[in-house]
Amino acid sequence: MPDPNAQVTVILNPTAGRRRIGRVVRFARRLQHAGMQADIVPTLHKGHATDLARRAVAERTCSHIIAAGGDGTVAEVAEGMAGSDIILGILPVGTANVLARELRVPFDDDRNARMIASGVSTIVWPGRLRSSTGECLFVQMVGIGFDAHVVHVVSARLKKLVGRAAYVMATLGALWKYTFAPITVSVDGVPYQAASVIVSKGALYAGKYVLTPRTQQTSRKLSVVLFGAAGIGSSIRYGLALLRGTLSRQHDVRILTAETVEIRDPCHMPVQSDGDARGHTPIRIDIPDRPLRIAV
Ligand SMILES: Nc1ncnc2c1ncn2[C@@H]1O[C@H](COP(=O)(O)OP(=O)(O)OP(=O)(O)O)[C@@H](O)[C@H]1O
Repeated sequence: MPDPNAQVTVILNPTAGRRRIGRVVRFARRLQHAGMQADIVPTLHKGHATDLARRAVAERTCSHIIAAGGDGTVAEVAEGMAGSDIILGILPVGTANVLARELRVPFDDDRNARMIASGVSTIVWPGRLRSSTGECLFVQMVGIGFDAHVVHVVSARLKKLVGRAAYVMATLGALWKYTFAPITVSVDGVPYQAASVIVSKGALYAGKYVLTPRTQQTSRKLSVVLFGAAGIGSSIRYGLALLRGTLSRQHDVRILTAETVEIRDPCHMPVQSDGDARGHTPIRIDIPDRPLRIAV
């Protein structure tokens, strides 16, 4: 049963996805119909969702904090909620919304509001990334090399206009321009070589595409996907295999399970987490001390 005094803070990234602010307002009304008091607080700049979530946790007035945005917004809200028992809800109004798909958060807002009001939640372990831009949590994945280069160069304007197609266009451009360099990856202390690397908490990538056969969201583990080959031909082959769900069966793709991943060499490789640029290598990835509670 919903608590009649339940307060919900909805942290809205007004720049996420195609800016469907009306949908967020209707969602807040649905939460109210379901018996919860919902306040919408829009972010004003990058990183603001973390400050807003931290403030909502410190005030201890709400039972849930809802991240209304994509994976980047969920990660920023998670950062501000670190160590709290408040439940994190997701309103998937971003571009790819990979974590919401992974956890099967309803994309039907009515069902989502009722599910949040019912108070159900599950434990999810995020990952922690240290890179040249500092330390942050991630909820889905970190990319080093080719896919991070695409995230660094994708046009924000095009993303607003055409959504995920902007990444396809940026990838096609990057195929000709990106210079591959061999990456040395330390996976729980054991060195491996790869042309590109994705470290993932989830099984999905770029929406609904299967990156690894196994999700690690409810465990304190990371999946480490090592792409062995460099160059245009191999990148196209990996892309097609991702679309077909056969990436893990490629002869030169290796998937490991780990608790820590470090990349020191080479320096200055591009890094992304949850679809946002995060500077460059060297990096260290591990699991923080406390999990999140996410409404599902
Ligand atoms: N008010 C704001 N102005 C500019 N940038 C913002 C603002 N609020 C948040 N951001 C930034 O917007 C970026 C993108 O957000 P988010 O990832 O949620 O949306 P998306 O990229 O559309 O979705 P997805 O990650 O699911 O593809 C994040 O890096 C976040 O820091």
